[in-house]
Amino acid sequence: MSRTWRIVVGSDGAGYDYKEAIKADLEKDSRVAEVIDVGVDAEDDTAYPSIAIAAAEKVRDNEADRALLVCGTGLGVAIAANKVPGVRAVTAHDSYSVERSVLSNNAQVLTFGQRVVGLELARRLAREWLGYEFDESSASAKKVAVIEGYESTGSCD
Ligand SMILES: O=C(CO)[C@H](O)COP(=O)(O)O
Repeated sequence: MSRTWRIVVGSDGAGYDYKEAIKADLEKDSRVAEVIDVGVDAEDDTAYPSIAIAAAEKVRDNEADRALLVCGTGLGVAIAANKVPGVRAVTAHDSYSVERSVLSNNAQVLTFGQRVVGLELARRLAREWLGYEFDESSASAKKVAVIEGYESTGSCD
């Protein structure tokens, strides 16, 4: 059996509808062991940085394997999530980038822009995303290690 994922989902108000739709898909997917929703709720106007950082902290703390975040563009939630040490977040609205975000970059966080990408494409991309797993023995691992090294030492050497 392929591995299963614990996934945290989150959005601001501008990404709420997609977050709810993708959350429902994830909850039905046999590759998903757990879905943790960090908000927002329907009437909640919490801004995107707080939600994205709360989600990324769950990845950092190993309470979740991955996060899927949605805002208007996908950009703000990615920027905010990337501020949490150890977290690599990308905005990707095409199939190839979603694949490479995992296989090249070992990104744990995928973000979508509800105002940018169609819902059915976003749902398809989320399904595809679950099928990828980073290979620690791949050539890409050394490159990701440079990022991690810079984060911990402040140097690329
Ligand atoms: O897309 C967003 C941030 O990247 C967010 O949903 C809207 O932010 P705003 O343009 O600052 O309202």
